[in-house]
Amino acid sequence: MQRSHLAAASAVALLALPFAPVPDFWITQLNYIGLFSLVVLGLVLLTGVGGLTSFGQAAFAGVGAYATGYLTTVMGLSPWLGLVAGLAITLVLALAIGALTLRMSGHYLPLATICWCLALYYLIGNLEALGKYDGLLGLPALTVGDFSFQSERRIYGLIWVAALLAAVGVTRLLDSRPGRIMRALNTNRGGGSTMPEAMGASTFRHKLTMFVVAALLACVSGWLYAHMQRSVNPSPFGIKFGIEYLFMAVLGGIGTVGGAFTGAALVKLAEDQLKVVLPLVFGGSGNYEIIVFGVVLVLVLRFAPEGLWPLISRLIARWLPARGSRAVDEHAPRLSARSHPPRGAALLEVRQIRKQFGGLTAVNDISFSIQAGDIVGLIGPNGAGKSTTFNLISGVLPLTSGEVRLLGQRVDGRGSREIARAGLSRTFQHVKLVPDMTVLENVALGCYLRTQSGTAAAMLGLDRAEEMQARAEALRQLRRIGLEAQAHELAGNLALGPQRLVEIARALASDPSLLLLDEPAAGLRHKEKQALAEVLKQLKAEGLSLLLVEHDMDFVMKLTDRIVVMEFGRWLMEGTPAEVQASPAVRAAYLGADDLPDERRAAPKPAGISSGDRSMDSSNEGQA
Ligand SMILES: Nc1ncnc2c1ncn2[C@@H]1O[C@H](COP(=O)(O)OP(=O)(O)OP(=O)(O)O)[C@@H](O)[C@H]1O
Repeated sequence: MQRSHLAAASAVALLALPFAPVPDFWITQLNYIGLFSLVVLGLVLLTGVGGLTSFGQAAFAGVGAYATGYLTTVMGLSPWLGLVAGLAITLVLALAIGALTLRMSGHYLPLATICWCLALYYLIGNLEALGKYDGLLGLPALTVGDFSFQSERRIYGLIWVAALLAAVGVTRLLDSRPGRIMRALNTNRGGGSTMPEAMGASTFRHKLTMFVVAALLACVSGWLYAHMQRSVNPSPFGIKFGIEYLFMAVLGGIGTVGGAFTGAALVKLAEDQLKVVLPLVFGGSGNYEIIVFGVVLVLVLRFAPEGLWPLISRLIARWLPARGSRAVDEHAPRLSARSHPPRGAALLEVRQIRKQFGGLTAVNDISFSIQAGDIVGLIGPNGAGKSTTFNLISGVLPLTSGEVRLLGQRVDGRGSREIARAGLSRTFQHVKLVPDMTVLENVALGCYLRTQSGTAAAMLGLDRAEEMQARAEALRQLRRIGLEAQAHELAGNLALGPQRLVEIARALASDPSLLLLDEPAAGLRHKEKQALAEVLKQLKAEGLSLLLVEHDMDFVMKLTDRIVVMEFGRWLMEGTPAEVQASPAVRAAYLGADDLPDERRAAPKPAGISSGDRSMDSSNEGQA
């Protein structure tokens, strides 16, 4: 038996429960747990995966409940129309609120979610048409044909089908094209927007999608709640519940689907017990359970910050094997490839590019070009402006002036997403892999622009054929760089050398016309550098065009056809490795020289560069 079988058996047992002679109280409790889980699943996606903290999910549940409440009691319409209306209003609201708040960072977003949760609560509590704080009474039971879900045992099936379908949908989403981007966004786990944008994905769009999906799940929960209670009032949709949902997610395991159910169950069951026990202990009535929850939350954050589900999951893993890594069908049809320019054709033209940071000119009218099939190195001492030039070409920074053309097309002024679309792919000086994704999944991220499936297709499982193609492509690229054997390992478990190779495979998966490598040898040990050099030599032999920013001279000298040297933001020279090596100006730039002008001699020698480690003399190979 595997874990997936256990999950399926648990789901069947759960759905069969109302047919067993269990007490009604159990059913009531499980109904609430199912309803809470629906909301918390949204938080798993939004907060756990995407790193976007929201205290406002209860308000979206309120929209679902009040939309159906108003349409069914005041207008006499069907509850199913109430669901459609609720989803439509939630969609519009989530798009509007998300567009306004999701560009905020740090503590501003959680504060904004508190604000709109409070605003919505007081709005529904003050509207005459919605019954003010008394709410609306007499909602009809849900019906399908002649079958009515009027009893708690009956609506139980509906609630749990919705919760389990949502769990399947979110699980599928996380294992898909948009899901990989969403998992790469979480700044709390070292992610961010730079890498996904460089892969061609709109990070804002993915954040908005997570926000909308989470809001729609909360809306469905509110709709079911309203027809279970047959009445609605504002109290379950206020900020207290917004905080409680977040508490459930954190307690259960905020980044995991299992955590949503664990957290919802624990909080609901504990709350009921504490409501009975605590007044006996403290005497008199009161909301003492809130105090206990506060203490428990602090303890969980201190001693099990990932929540309880990962602990439970590890226990289960002891006696049940984990799900095997999904097989990769290598015979899946290949993803579409772009047509690359013939060897020698103009590929990249950099004309007089300049970047000023206030009074500092970091890049001062630099020009150079790359033809298809060229391997060009960009070198210079620390602070010469190499990384800034790299960022100007790849669209991470806007130019102050100048022009960049890729395949004849002007790309300056465009963001890195559009430049990636035009055929440029890159790696990062500080490796940007998603550590809790497998090596294969990380490389599949690079296929983003070559695939199309969106969120709905992923949640419905309609993207599987394309996923197979993306995975097969990722495996091919891993084989190309010699890391096929590590395909199913977690990327975070690899050493720096293989991680840099995985970044190259990810960039190759986008089928680029030009590959930009940002200090690929930085921090690598001798053997890792050799392995990297072998891979780059092979790519060079395959005719790939490369621009390499690198400190390690030996590495650059042996790989490149031409080298552009920068110093103090200016173009110093361009030539073959031999010409650069022989140039006194370059030697002076790196090592200092007796005949340097006074102001240059006065400048501190760039850190880490000495004749012993970053020498221009290639006989020092392996010392760097
Ligand atoms: N965002 C920024 N704001 C202000 N100054 C910056 C910024 N980025 C870079 N600089 C400055 O621009 C100059 C060039 O920096 P850059 O990082 O491009 O050099 P580099 O050649 O890549 O150096 P290194 O080899 O140390 O990475 C430096 O003086 C740096 O301090």
